Amino acid sequence: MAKPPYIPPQIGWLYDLVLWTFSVLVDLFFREVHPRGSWKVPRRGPLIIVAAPHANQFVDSLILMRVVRREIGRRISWLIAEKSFKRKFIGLLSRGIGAVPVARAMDNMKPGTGTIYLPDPVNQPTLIRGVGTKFDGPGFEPEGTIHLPTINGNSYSATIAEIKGPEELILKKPVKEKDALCQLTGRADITDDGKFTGDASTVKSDFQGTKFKVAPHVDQSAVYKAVFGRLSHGGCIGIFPEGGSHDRPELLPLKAGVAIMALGSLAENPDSGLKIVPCGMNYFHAHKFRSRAVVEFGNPIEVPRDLVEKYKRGERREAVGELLDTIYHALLAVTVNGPDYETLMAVQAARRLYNTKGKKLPLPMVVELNRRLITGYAHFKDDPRIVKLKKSITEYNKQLRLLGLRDHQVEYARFSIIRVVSTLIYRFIKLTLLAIGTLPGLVLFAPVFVATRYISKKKSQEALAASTVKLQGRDVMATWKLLVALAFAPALYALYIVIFTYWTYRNRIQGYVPEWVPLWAVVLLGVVLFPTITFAALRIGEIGMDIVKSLRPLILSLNPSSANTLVKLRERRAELSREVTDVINTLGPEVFPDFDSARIVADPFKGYKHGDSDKGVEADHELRSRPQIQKTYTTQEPLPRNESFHDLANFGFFSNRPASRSRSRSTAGVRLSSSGSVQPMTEVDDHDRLEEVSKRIRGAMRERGKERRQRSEDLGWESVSAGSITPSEDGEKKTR
Ligand SMILES: CCCCCCCCCCCCCCCC(=O)SCCNC(=O)CCNC(=O)[C@H](O)C(C)(C)COP(=O)(O)OP(=O)(O)OC[C@H]1O[C@@H](n2cnc3c(N)ncnc32)[C@H](O)[C@@H]1OP(=O)(O)O
Ligand SMILES: O=P(O)(O)OC[C@H](O)CO
Repeated sequence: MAKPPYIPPQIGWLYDLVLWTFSVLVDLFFREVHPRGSWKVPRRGPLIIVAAPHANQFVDSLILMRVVRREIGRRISWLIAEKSFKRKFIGLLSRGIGAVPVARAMDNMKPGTGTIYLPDPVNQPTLIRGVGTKFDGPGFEPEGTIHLPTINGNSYSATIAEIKGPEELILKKPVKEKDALCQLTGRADITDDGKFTGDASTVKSDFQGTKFKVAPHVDQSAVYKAVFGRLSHGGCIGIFPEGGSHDRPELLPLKAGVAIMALGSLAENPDSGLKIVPCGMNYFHAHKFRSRAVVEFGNPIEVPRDLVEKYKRGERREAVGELLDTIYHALLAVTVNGPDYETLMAVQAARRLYNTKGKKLPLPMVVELNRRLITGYAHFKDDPRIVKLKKSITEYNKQLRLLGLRDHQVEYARFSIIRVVSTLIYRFIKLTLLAIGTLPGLVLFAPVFVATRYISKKKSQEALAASTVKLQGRDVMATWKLLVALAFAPALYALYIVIFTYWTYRNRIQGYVPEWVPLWAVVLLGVVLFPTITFAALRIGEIGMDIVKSLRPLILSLNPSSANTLVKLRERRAELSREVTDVINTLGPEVFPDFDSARIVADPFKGYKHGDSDKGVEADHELRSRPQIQKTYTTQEPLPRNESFHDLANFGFFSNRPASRSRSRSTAGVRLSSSGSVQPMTEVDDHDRLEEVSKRIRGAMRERGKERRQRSEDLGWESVSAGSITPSEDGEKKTR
């Protein structure tokens, strides 16, 4: 058995050095990383942060390290796959931040000889038979793992309980999953919940069994010991409980480690005050350069004492299972999980269609609205109205895709020909000017772009081939883009500086550089100039790209036949919008008791108007000042201390959870201090204070609105009634 790797201690300054060095990557790669709810994370005491979905291999941990260090002042001890820990560069960084390596069965899988099948799935669902297998040979042992090939995107693993002979073994748990049963019996007459519709006492007559992989048992005791040690010193453990990165639209089943760590630690030290904080990593195109993310923290979970007692009594499976279930549900509350990609897209579209007045939604609100819609969808997915609506939305999405349009661009169909032509001319001029500004930086950086694209694609294919859970391998792309840029860009820019200096040395850049300028100053100039040009190009290019994306629908509107298609599409959109709003208003209150009071977006067909953000806040305030609504407002979560003013609109009516009984009244409201910081209120029914808070919010929002409009104008965004810069479904800014 291979020796487990050394578990490095966490050294504060080294951790900060690594984080500080790599933080710049987060700023460059993402347009925005928005923390939400970090005020909920305890600043002291033993803590486990459970983060999911793990959609961005090493970038996830970097983002979270940064958010947690900045907002809460804590450092995280990550659980990292031993395979990654053994990699040169990542291993070096992991040691630097004191990560704890864990061996994963999935990284040690080897193909087994022969094939396996389940001879009697109903009466002996744990008995596995082999054909030409050597279960008594190397690699097979009790507690080892048997893994079946991935089918329909699903993978199945089972733990071995006992080896009976070269061709017979017993699993710990009965096989119940449909896909696994199909593979192990060759039968297709199996329902989704694993029941055979025909005679289940036999496998298919000519069935040869399925291929499989096997991995030996991993002894994790050193890992648990290290984790307990850090927790007992009040440390913070970070874990991606899905057990690996993936690019699926839904959470993977959680691994038991997080529950074992919490229960084991509390069994040793019941009064340590250990908390588990769920953290949702919500990306808008995780793998794309300049995309956005919302890192959302949920309420801390305290492990009930009776669960710890249960664990201590030896009822470990039950205790672990119960806690895992709680953690899973806590994660669902901070993440957006769709059953599949198509549903996710349909839900995103429904959100846009519901927000027809174009109110600018802050990013966390977009995430919240998506989450609510998915919850609603899961509840009513078999309702004929929802089935019909989903079909219509999917068709509408398809039509958009065929035309190469975004949903918000359908509005162009309203423009008169004069407006289309003048907008086009204006944007072309603007684009030309921006292109001139971007070009030098773009040319300088182009080799890095090409290399990152090529290598990240290649790496994602490799990761996909080695994985049983990845769909396209997109979860490794951002990591590789960053790693390649990290290695390549400095080398390339050093080369530029050498050329620049040599050119000066040879002929003073065709005589443009005066003789009195020393060569060292030229080197220094290069060091500052080239990265600055590139960075400027990046920022200007971002605006330019938004304009480029806006051109297609304008050009389409010039062609009479496409213009007609656009007009029809716009009518279709309006119709769909009405249908979506209708269905949401009818079914919403059934799932969300606070539906009306917690209205995130004013109903466009019901007279609440959110013309601009200021009005929006006033309307929201009006809603809140009604008695029934005030109740919701005062009993919702307190206003997060760490959220910026444009997110103030998201409290009270933004919360998706009904008032918690267990939450103390003292934290049920918020108070704005004179310095503008937000603190929990002690008296929830204090109307005056609420009024004061509302006034301040309105004032702050007005100021921010002005500021934002000014900034938009400075950046050259055109002003559209509801704010020209609005996050689209993918969180990208869009030009209307
Ligand atoms: C540009 C880039 C810049 C980068 C700059 C930053 C660079 C710096 C990098 C830092 C990077 C950090 C971030 C890395 C992120 C990862 O590397 S993610 C991958 C590694 N992490 C993980 O896997 C964590 C999640 N996994 C777990 O928690 C796993 O449980 C463990 C702890 C690894 C153990 O796994 P395992 O040995 O396979 O055991 P497992 O099957 O989970 O079962 C454990 C026990 O629970 C029981 N059990 C299982 N399921 C259940 C259940 N549902 N109910 C009850 N009991 C259960 C089992 O029966 C078993 O019982 P025993 O047989 O032991 O009695
Ligand atoms: O092999 P992956 O893609 O699950 O990545 C594991 C890494 O340690 C980061 O999660």
